[in-house]
Amino acid sequence: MTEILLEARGLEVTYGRRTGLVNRSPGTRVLHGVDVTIKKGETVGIVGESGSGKTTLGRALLRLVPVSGGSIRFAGEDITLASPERMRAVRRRMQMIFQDPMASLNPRHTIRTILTAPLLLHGVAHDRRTAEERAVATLARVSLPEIVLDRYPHELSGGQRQRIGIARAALLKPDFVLADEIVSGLDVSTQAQVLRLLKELSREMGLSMAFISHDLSVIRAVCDRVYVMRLGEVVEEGPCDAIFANPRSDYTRLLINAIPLPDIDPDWLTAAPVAARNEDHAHV
Ligand SMILES: Nc1ncnc2c1ncn2[C@@H]1O[C@H](COP(=O)(O)OP(=O)(O)OP(=O)(O)O)[C@@H](O)[C@H]1O
Repeated sequence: MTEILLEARGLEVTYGRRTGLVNRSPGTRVLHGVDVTIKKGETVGIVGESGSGKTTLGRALLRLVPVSGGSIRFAGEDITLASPERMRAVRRRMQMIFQDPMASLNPRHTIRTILTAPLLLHGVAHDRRTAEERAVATLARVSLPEIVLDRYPHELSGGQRQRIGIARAALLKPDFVLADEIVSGLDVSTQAQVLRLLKELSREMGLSMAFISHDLSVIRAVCDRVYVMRLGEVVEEGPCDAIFANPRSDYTRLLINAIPLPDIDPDWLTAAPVAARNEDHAHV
């Protein structure tokens, strides 16, 4: 049986809760007892309409938003109440790729700093030279040339920026990556390249991933299993193929019918290597 990497039980998140004597507020609960299990090497999709709680769930799994109920276990450790110091160590193994790399990559830093700083910060590399060697190797792995190191985020194309987002997450050799709507700002062919790269990396590194998207064609292209969310609850969960072929809930059926599916052809993702297709270099 494949080992479980990340497990949440009865997860609750309440925004705006204040417990002060003067300024009290019960807040608004937006996650209502969610159970999620992610095995080693598995890519799990989280799908649902806008406001259903996908991002909140993803962030709660990484303890990036305060959890008001339930528990989270990561790599056998209960991290529900882990101290900030402990979480800093755990986070090296849990990385996140954001929707908008323009917002998540510091615009005043070169790609060199963006990629080497986390290696030095987490003590993965002990000196600049080692950090830079590792950054260059990771750049090559995401099919970007070394000259990108001296560029700023705004000097790259959207697809290149998202490759940097992936490189930054992969650098620290994490066990788990949360990818939140990472291709929604890209055109369809760039989306397919980025997804293919992520799929290759997850296979090579034995990564577990949670892949948040409102786009079911993206989920179908990359995920093994899917959780369907509505109003802060999981309404359906199961293997991707089964959910698409035979959705149990009306809500999932509506989501499937509402979204044009053929956008990303799953065969495209298993065709020629990304490097052979990557014409992005022309912009560098
Ligand atoms: N920081 C916050 N403070 C208060 N309420 C919030 C906060 N972040 C999200 N919410 C609310 O929590 C609910 C779930 O939001 P969340 O962003 O998790 O949904 P989502 O499914 O990811 O939506 P989208 O697809 O639009 O990004 C929404 O009702 C939202 O308004």
